[in-house]
Amino acid sequence: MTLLSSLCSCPPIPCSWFPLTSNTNAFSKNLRTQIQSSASTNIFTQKFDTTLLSIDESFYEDELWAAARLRVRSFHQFRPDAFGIQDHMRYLAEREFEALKERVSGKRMGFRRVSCINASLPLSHIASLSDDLSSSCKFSANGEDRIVVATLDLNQCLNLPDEIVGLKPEVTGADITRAYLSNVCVAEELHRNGLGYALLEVSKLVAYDWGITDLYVHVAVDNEPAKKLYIKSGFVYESEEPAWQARFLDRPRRLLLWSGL
Ligand SMILES: CC(=O)SCCNC(=O)CCNC(=O)[C@H](O)C(C)(C)COP(=O)(O)OP(=O)(O)OC[C@H]1O[C@@H](n2cnc3c(N)ncnc32)[C@H](O)[C@@H]1OP(=O)(O)O
Repeated sequence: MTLLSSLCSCPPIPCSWFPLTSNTNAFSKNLRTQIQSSASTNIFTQKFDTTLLSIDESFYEDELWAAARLRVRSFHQFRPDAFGIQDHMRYLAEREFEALKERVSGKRMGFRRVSCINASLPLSHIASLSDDLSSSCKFSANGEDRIVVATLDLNQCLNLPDEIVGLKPEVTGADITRAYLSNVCVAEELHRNGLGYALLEVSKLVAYDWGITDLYVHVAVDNEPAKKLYIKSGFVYESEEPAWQARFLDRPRRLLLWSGL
């Protein structure tokens, strides 16, 4: 309901959601229905199209590229007139793409399963909004040009490298029912339209479907928009990075937020 009220002044965004994962059997039969009904009741007027994809097919690499480019756009600040900026952005996107492909294909040590969850819109919905977004985050699916407008990773693992470790649930056996969200971002042109909320909601459904009981997210102490988004989405404070560690890693200090599923 909060979602509906936050969107009253904005046109509904009819997105599609594409969880990309290493294992096409990673999602239960009910998941598609759950995502569709949660989306249509809470946020969007049109039905979602949810596709459960295998990364083995090179076809989907196009969408991972688009997600990688959206992440570079969202997590780095560039001066458009800086020398060599296009080359630098391409280099960062290539690095993110290779790392993302490795994670979702299940090759990364210590990760039980990783899914890249994207929201996308048809190119025709975005073209008039931003040339840069249209050209940098475009991919083709079933003969249609689409734009990745929001993305994140859902990581089923005990901990993420260089990050504070969640304490729940206590690990008693081989089962990992803990997961972390990472690389959460929404295209700047579409901020404050409820896409962040929707992305977290879909991620919770996928995590629940995997049997995750405890979902975590790390957020920089000075990232007010993201902190508010997580807290309004039901995450609560669990712990924080010591100042010395943040200094050592040369980055803003992180908070660790938890949500039970
Ligand atoms: C684990 C990690 O990855 S942490 C990194 C998080 N990502 C980033 O910092 C990347 C850059 N930022 C973004 O991509 C976006 O700003 C996000 C993902 C944080 C939010 O996405 P949006 O689609 O704009 O969020 P959405 O519209 O769903 O808003 C949800 C709530 O977040 C909060 N919020 C979002 N943006 C802002 C803002 N600029 N200022 C204050 N609060 C904000 C609000 O509380 C909002 O709810 P309300 O509108 O009911 O008050």
